[in-house]
Amino acid sequence: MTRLTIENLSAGYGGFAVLRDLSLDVSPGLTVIVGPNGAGKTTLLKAIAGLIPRGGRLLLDGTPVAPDASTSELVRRGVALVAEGRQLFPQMSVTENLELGGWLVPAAERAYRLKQAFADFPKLAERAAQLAGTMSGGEQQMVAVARAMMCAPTLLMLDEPSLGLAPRMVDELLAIARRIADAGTTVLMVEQNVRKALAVADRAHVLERGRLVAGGPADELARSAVIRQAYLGAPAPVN
Ligand SMILES: Nc1ncnc2c1ncn2[C@@H]1O[C@H](COP(=O)(O)OP(=O)(O)OP(=O)(O)O)[C@@H](O)[C@H]1O
Repeated sequence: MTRLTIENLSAGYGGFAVLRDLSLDVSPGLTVIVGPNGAGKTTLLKAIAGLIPRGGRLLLDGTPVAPDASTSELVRRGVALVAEGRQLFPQMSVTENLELGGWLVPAAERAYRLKQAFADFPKLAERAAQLAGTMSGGEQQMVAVARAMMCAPTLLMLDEPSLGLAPRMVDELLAIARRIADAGTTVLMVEQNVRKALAVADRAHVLERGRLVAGGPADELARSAVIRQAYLGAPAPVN
């Protein structure tokens, strides 16, 4: 039940600052970040995962993460990211892709986790030998999530898991995120599908132009006028 504390985070690309002075407490459970295109949602996840340089402080369960911690150090500390675009190895089987997710753990432990992954994702067990590149978008996203779970993360970050998927697969992927959170891994998810994301999340935050502009229990946000107008297509109230 890991808690991530983000204090005064800044991050960007070269001299271009995307996030400035962002502070956020990510509690156990399922937290979703929503916001318009270009707001900095992906940048936030990348900065936490150590994929781009960052300023400010990150603490996992109160213990600071070194400012220059590499991605593999973060993986060792239990942080995993499923990036947008899945980044599977298309010419490798489902099993091989999953095994690569467990690269940090000894072989015996890896075999155990693979068994566990197939128990958690029965659909993938049926397709263990299939080449990842021949699967549907939703199935590939499932492989990407299962692969991230092979490192037994305590904090799982998902960047737009439902991107480009058919509605039924969106529901399935969001249900998987919910299940993972319920099983004790803290989940931080960026999602464009605001209505469905708010329906499964515990908490939600709105990121606009690099700043958090609203946040709270997901069901409360789903009812708020700001969210309903900006993200859920509700008509603006008549004055
Ligand atoms: N590799 C990069 N180099 C330079 N600028 C970048 C890079 N990646 C993103 N940006 C810029 O950083 C800003 C934030 O982008 P980011 O991808 O974090 O937004 P986002 O909220 O995830 O949006 P989307 O929903 O479109 O993915 C944008 O202005 C984008 O153009």
